[in-house]
Amino acid sequence: MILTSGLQKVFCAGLDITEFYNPNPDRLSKFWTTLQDTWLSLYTTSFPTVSVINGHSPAGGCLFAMSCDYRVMVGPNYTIGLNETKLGIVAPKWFQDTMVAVIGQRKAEVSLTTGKMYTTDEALQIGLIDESLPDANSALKKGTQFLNNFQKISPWAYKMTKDISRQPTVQWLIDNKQKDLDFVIKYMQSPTVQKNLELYLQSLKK
Ligand SMILES: CCCCCCCCCCCC/C=C/CC(=O)SCCNC(=O)CCNC(=O)[C@H](O)C(C)(C)COP(=O)(O)OP(=O)(O)OC[C@H]1O[C@@H](n2cnc3c(N)ncnc32)[C@H](O)[C@@H]1OP(=O)(O)O
Repeated sequence: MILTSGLQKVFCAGLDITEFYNPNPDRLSKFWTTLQDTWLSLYTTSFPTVSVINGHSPAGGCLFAMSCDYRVMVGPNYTIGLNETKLGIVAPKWFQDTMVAVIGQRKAEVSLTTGKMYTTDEALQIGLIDESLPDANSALKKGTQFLNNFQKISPWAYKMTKDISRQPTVQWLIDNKQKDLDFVIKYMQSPTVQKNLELYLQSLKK
C-alpha cells in the first residue's frame, strides 16, 4: 500500500488545527478517537506500506509517513517533522515513540523539543526518510520497487516481525486510549494553549 498526495506541494498538512481551536469537547473527543483508531490500523496493518512524500509533511503528516514501513521523499524543497512545540502544543507519547522508533531517542528528543522541520536532505541524513528522489514519478517507482521485495516474503513472517517490533508503542496506546484522550481534551481547553493556536493560525493566513 502506498500513501501519497494528489496535491502539488503538500503531502499532508497535519491535523486540522481548527479542530483544536475553541473546541467542542464532544466533537474533539470523536476527532481524537478516530485519529487513535486510524493510526492503530495503519501502524499494525498486515500490508507492507510506503509513504511517497511528495510535498510538505508537518506534524500529523510526519506521523503518518513515519507509520509506514518505508519513506521515499521528493527533494530538495519540501520539509518534514513533528513541529508541535512550534504551535505551543505537545506531541503525545505515541507520536514521540513512533519517532524514536524511526530515528532513535537522542535525535527524536532534539527534533521534538525544537519542533524542527527538516529539509529532504536533512531528513535523509538523520534517517527520518529512507530515500530522496528528484521528482514524484521516480519516487513512486522507488516506492513500488520497495513493495516488490515482499513478493518473496511470507505475509505471516512479515506481519509477525512488524508486530514484535511495533508492539510496545501499539500496546501503550491500546492500554491508555482514554488517558491519552483526557490529556488532549484537558490541555486543549487551557487558555495558554488556545492563545498559542490562535497566533499560529493567524501566522498561516496569507
Ligand atoms: C502548557 C501545556 C501544553 C500541553 C498541550 C497538550 C496538547 C495536547 C496534545 C495535542 C496534540 C495535537 C497534535 C497535533 C498534530 C498536528 O498535526 S497539528 C498541525 C500542524 N500542521 C502545521 O503546522 C501545518 C501548517 N501549515 C503549513 O505549514 C502550510 O500550510 C503548508 C507548508 C502545509 C503548505 O503551505 P501552502 O501551500 O503555502 O498552504 P497555505 O496556503 O499556507 O495553506 C492554505 C490554507 O490552509 C490553512 N492551513 C494549513 N495547514 C493547516 C492545518 N494543519 N490546519 C488548519 N488549517 C491549515 C492555512 O491557514 C490556509 O488557510 P487560508 O486559505 O489562508 O484560510
